[in-house]
Amino acid sequence: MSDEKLIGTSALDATSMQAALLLQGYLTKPAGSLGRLEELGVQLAGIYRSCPPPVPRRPMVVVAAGDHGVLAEGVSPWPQEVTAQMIANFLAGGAAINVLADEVGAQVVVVDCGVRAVFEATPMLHTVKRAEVTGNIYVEPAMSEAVANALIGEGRRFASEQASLGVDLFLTGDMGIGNTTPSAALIATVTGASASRVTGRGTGIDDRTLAKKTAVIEHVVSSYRGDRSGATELLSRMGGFEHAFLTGLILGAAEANTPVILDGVIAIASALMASLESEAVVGYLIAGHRSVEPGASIGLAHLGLEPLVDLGLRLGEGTGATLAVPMVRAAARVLAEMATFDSAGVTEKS
Ligand SMILES: O=C(O)c1ccc[n+]([C@@H]2O[C@H](COP(=O)([O-])O)[C@@H](O)[C@H]2O)c1
Ligand SMILES: Cc1cc2nc[nH]c2cc1C
Repeated sequence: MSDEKLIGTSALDATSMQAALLLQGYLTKPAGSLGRLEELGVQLAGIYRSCPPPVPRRPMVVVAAGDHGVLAEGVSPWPQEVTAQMIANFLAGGAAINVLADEVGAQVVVVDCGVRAVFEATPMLHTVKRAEVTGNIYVEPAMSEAVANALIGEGRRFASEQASLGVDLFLTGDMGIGNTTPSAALIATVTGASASRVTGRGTGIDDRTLAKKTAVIEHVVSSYRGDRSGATELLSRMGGFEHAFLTGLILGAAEANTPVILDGVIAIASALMASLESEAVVGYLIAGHRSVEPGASIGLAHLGLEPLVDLGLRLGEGTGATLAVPMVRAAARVLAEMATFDSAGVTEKS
């Protein structure tokens, strides 16, 4: 694991969850009629250790970016430099994530986890780079275990610092041309699903590229002889720098009793890594949306998570996670603001 001692993730607070469950029954609605919003409210009470839970007002999208050596195998039609160019676009405010984050009042931070470019320092950019590109996982490890651990540690520290500065909801975002390949490999290795089931079209690849990508993932997964239950070893063999950072971010957020809305397949692969380190972390996760990438659904099922939104998105950046923010806020507000049968003088069912 990472270079510091784990504080450890606590289980969700059972007392607050019990109180929220009871309260849902007193509010002026037939029991269960707000469906999954009710479950989400109970989960938030457990995470924030309070009933009603606070309404998250300071969400942050953490767009973790990295470059990928496996691009040399022809797994994506886009050139590596698009990762750096999109970072410049994020910093200039022109990407989809800037628009959608603004829509829900979320701050965007870009993290250079290992991109082949130099960026001018700005308050929106956080740099944790140890190398400019991962090894080509078809033929070599992605990174050393020391680098994987260092990036996990950076993610944990970042979440802890931001939570202490008032961030009350984290959203995972990512940018990295080629990163659906390591995501699929990680998901296949942990869940046992075949390469053909987890491999998808990423940014939108043709049938020939899909066949090549599937073969690369199949080779990476089948040649892995290491521990399938240790995040560091898995990340070092077949991960991306952004996966390592997001793994730490998720662990750090849970340690700070702060929920995390997951975006797509990159976030889900990272959440699987975090869950290997701490099973309790899963209680802090909210699946924002169902990405088109097939590995995303396989990873979510393995984690036991059901996404809130399903709009056919496959962009990444954190876009799908932002769409779930109004639902998370709504779930907390219901518990805080609805009248009870008693207070509103509404007769309960006989
Ligand atoms: O979030 C997802 O599920 C997702 C699905 C497909 C593509 N992406 C994004 O597209 C890039 C990776 O796609 P690819 O085809 O180059 O592996 C990377 O920048 C991701 O953010 C993201
Ligand atoms: C243009 C572009 C934008 C992206 N955003 C996340 N992944 C991306 C991949 C591409 C190619």
